[in-house]
Amino acid sequence: MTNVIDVEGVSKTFVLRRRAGWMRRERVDVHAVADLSFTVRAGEIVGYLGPNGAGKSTTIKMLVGILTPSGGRLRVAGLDPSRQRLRLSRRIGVVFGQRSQLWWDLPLRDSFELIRRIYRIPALRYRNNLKHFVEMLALAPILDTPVRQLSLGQRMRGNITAAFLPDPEIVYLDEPTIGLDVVSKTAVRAFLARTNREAGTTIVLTTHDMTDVEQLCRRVMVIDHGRLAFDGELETLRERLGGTRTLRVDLAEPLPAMTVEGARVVRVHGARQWLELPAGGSAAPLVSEIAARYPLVDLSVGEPAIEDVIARLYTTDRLAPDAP
Ligand SMILES: Nc1ncnc2c1ncn2[C@@H]1O[C@H](COP(=O)(O)OP(=O)(O)OP(=O)(O)O)[C@@H](O)[C@H]1O
Repeated sequence: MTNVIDVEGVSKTFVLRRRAGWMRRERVDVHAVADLSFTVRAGEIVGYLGPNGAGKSTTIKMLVGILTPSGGRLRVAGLDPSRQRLRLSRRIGVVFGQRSQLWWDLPLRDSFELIRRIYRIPALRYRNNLKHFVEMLALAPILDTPVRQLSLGQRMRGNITAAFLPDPEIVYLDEPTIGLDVVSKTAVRAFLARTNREAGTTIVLTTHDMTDVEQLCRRVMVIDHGRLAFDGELETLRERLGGTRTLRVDLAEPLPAMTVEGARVVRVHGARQWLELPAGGSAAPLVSEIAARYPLVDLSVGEPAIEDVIARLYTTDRLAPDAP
């Protein structure tokens, strides 16, 4: 598959002038993004994660063409975003917090109609897309409501529809589920997964919601202090940083703590015992050993929560030495 995003040694430095005493100002360089390199292939969904101020928005703004990099090379859909921003804008969709493509005073339906004209979406395609999106995002009851009267979740669903209506090749979404109720969150995630699968839309998602990440992104990139701290499969991240997994074992009768290789019992309650084992690698040998030596009735393996994994990544630099 071809790369739709190509980022090579890109940096962005903001120069600030700060007052330093009476009549004097000093120059402060903020390295928002430093020597960033990655590629995204057509049809991928990538989670772009990082703590506040890590450089996520700055990266996306450069990919969209709103900001010009201070150094490095950037290609999106074969174009140079800051130089060919207008041409690029026809091929990408953006769902970004404050920026909305919807007209505040118009009903949703009219905003969509205007987008159809601006993007010159062929009538049949527009009708099909709209029908599909209205269904998946449950927009029917609010199509005739002015945007200003919509709730946060309704407006987000409207924004997402607006971004996807022209069938863009790439869509950037910034916190698409923040502040939404459970029903809206589920609808938004299902919509993104399905559109990616069926239309092959490339999706770059920044979010602090780990359920978004777990349900949508096989690949995650983690940025910290403007640098890529991790780029790979979510599972790899979990294995490297996950610490421990828990194995819950139900035996036929209460027994003293089991002794098995590669794990240790951390709790015993009646016939149930909990073992802790390293997150990476297979639990199969351990399970066979238990089954062979103890009256095993049932067991379940608990994976480390991805929240914990990412939190550890932000608070330690354990990945730094062998980050790609
Ligand atoms: N226009 C600007 N002028 C000066 N500094 C800026 C500007 N925009 C961003 N920065 C700084 O660059 C760094 C990266 O900011 P950025 O907004 O990209 O982070 P972020 O990862 O998107 O954070 P958040 O999760 O809070 O949205 C921060 O230190 C921020 O203060």
